[in-house]
Amino acid sequence: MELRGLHKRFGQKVAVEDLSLRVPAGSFYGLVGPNGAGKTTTLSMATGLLAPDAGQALVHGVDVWRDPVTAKAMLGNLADGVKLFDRLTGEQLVTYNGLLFGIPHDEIGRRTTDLLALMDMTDAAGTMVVDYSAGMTKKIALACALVHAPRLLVLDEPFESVDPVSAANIQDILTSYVAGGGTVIVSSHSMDLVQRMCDHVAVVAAGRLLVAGRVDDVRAGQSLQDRFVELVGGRRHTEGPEWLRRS
Ligand SMILES: Nc1ncnc2c1ncn2[C@@H]1O[C@H](COP(=O)(O)OP(=O)(O)OP(=O)(O)O)[C@@H](O)[C@H]1O
Repeated sequence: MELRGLHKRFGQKVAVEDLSLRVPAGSFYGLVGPNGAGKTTTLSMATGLLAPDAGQALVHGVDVWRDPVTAKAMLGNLADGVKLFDRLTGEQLVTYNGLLFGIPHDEIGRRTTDLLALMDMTDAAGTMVVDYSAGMTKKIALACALVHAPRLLVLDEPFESVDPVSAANIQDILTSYVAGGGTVIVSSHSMDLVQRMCDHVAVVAAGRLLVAGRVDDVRAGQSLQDRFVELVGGRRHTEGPEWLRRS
């Protein structure tokens, strides 16, 4: 995936400013940044969910905004805060997503069964998504993103609210997906996870790209956590207000 000069403004607020990034095919790419840095806005523009004010997003050379049907066929997207059709059961929702991509019905059935098992969701297959917990909702959305076997996965905070066992299983799935030639872009607040899982990382703050490259080059001998704090600043080393320490 290549992002060229992406720009987005909400009223007076510049959420993303002239952001360019090249994600090599076959890489496991982390996108990190403080709250409000512009990660979700960037990924939404990159995946065809939010129109950029300027710039381009290309998936394997196809412009996401000029040729969305071709680009989206190659793209699996787990977006943050997008409403699902939650009156469907988990099984129906994954099936529906498979149908949207024109996969034959028998094949969708097989893939849905596999994905529900991978997500440890087989027992909840017949439950409506509206009745799922936050973590279960995240996992079924991830299953929907995978059902058409995309070449590129864009995952906004995929591990948020997900239990540790499911998170480890999802990490294994993503690692073998990359080993098989797929590309993953994942936004996360967990530096530890990004350092362990990703081979590349980009750090954004206040809508701008601060640094991008191989994880080992970016962290330059430090932990990614320490390097991140050094890059974005804002660490206060404070004991908090006096009234709170006395309570
Ligand atoms: N629809 C919107 N309308 C107005 N402002 C918005 C909108 N979406 C995002 N913003 C603003 O754009 C900036 C970037 O937000 P964004 O959600 O992309 O950040 P983020 O890096 O994903 O944050 P977090 O880590 O907290 O999820 C923030 O200042 C946010 O308030």
